[in-house]
Amino acid sequence: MKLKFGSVEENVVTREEFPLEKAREVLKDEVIAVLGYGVQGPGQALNLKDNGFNVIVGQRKGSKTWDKAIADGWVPGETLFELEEACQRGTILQFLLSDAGQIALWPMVKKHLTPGKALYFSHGFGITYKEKTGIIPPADVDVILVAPKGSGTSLRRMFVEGRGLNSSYAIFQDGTGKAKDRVIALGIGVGSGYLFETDFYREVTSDLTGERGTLMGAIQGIFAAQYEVLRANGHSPSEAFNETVEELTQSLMPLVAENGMDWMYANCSTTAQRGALDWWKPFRDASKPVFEALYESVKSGKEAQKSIDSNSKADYREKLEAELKELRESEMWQAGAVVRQLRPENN
Ligand SMILES: NC(=O)C1=CN([C@@H]2O[C@H](COP(=O)(O)OP(=O)(O)OC[C@H]3O[C@@H](n4cnc5c(N)ncnc54)[C@H](O)[C@@H]3O)[C@@H](O)[C@H]2O)C=CC1
Ligand SMILES: CC(=O)[C@](C)(O)C(=O)O
Ligand SMILES: [Mg+2]
Ligand SMILES: [Mg+2]
Repeated sequence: MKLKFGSVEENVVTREEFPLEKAREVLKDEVIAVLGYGVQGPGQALNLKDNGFNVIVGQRKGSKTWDKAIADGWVPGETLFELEEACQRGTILQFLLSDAGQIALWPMVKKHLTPGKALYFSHGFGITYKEKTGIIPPADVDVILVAPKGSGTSLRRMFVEGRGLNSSYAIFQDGTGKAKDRVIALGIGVGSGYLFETDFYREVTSDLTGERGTLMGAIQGIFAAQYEVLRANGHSPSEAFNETVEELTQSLMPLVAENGMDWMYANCSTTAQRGALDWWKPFRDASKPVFEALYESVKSGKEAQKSIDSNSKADYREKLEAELKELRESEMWQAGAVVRQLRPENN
């Protein structure tokens, strides 16, 4: 249906419009093979299974995530297979290996993309940067995308709570004439809230910007800047952490989520409202050039190249873990660990 977002009209799909029963009908003869069992793999595979679809998982035997898949109820030889066997058996191949991992596996996956099958992504990366990834699908298959706008962990948690994480959807190639029904049915099946339309290029450029920007990169940057200023001016870690992070995640962001920024403001003191209304624009103006540089870096393909280069190395996991450790061991997040322990619900 068409819905207005502000003054702009968009194409969206809701569960009322495309109920689960319809999704099941559309996909009743399909075998959905979820390839990879990292973060999105478990969320999407388990939600699809609980929603009544035929799902199998493809994962490397002997890996830690193979054991995790077994612990989650997937049965070797019945619903859990080596990647190649899953590609053989599946009619819809959900390519949920890491974006860098997809490059190495592509020649094998391609071999099993026989006419009529569908290749499904949760990111526009592999297709948009085909010069870097080599992912060029044959013409007689569907190439579709459902990109949940959040972690696979949240996708699963929200499903279990009876909620839904919003996703975008796109069709890159309609090889069978059934791509539209297939992609919407899968979007509903993985547990999306509502689905909004995009294309592979827009999905990857907005997603790379968002995760580097407000969602993950910028938020840590702004936390660190304020924390450091407070500490440099003699405030304790407890005071600095509460005033920077804990109050935001525990008290104020839930209010923003519920009813918008103005409503959160309205539930704070007039003193706070005066200051926030004065200061949000200087913060916007100071950070906007950084966001513009970030978008340029995404658009030029530089961000994609960096991600491929670093995540294709044999020791990429160890390198990432070392950098996460540095973050975890910073004073701000050490303070955070203590503050979390002290939440009454945690003891
Ligand atoms: N992490 C998330 O919640 C989100 C991820 N996505 C997209 O979903 C897709 C999957 O992402 P994640 O679940 O984060 O992936 P991930 O980084 O957790 O990796 C998934 C699986 O790929 C396997 N893998 C990596 N390299 C491999 C190789 N060379 N050979 C065989 N297996 C290999 C890993 O062992 C793991 O089981 C990506 O396209 C990503 O951009 C989209 C939205 C959110
Ligand atoms: C969770 C999500 O949507 C991200 C941040 O884009 C990702 O994990 O790539
Ligand atoms: Mg994302
Ligand atoms: Mg992403």
